[in-house]
Amino acid sequence: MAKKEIIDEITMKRAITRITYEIIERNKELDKLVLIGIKTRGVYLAQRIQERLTQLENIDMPLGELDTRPFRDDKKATEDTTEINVDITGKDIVLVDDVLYTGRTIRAAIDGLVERGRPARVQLAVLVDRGHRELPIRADYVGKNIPTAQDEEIIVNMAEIDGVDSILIKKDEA
Ligand SMILES: O=P(O)(O)OC[C@H]1O[C@H](OP(=O)(O)OP(=O)(O)O)[C@H](O)[C@@H]1O
Ligand SMILES: O=c1cc[nH]c(=O)[nH]1
Repeated sequence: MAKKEIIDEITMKRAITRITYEIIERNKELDKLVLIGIKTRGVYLAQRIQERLTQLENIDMPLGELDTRPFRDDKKATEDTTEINVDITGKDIVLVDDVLYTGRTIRAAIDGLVERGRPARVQLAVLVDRGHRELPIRADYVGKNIPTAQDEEIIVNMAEIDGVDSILIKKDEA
């Protein structure tokens, strides 16, 4: 399997900035918003969106970390490392993840959220939408639409955990 970089650091930064602008434009009550990053890389993305929001709008948006593993239909985990220190009832949630593929992680994330409160609204921001949905789920904010084949893989690297910002596609060599 060959790996090829399809998005570099600068393009990734621009995509995150654009998502942040779109969140500002589409939400009139920014003080009702809570960012919830899906572990692992969704949390770093949410932190970057939070930083841009501070730079652009001078607001400090609450941020939580959601562990979706206990709510997955395939791999059940008993450990739950979720950290949400804000009451989400009545709030507008922006779920943040790196890759949207089948949609099963987001379904689990919604389960994890409603177990903790009753949000007024839930939106979804993803860095990459690679298609192949298995559930009726779509993202409100998409950094990049990257059409893929089923047997390919999208690898998102983030400096905080991977030492570099990049998006790669892993595919069979022809
Ligand atoms: O739409 P889906 O089919 O659910 O796929 C998307 C999820 O897959 C990846 O997580 P993965 O389970 O690979 O774990 P990781 O984040 O620890 O790599 C990615 O971070 C998304 O959360
Ligand atoms: O290609 C994929 C599919 C799911 N999650 C990823 O991170 N990459």
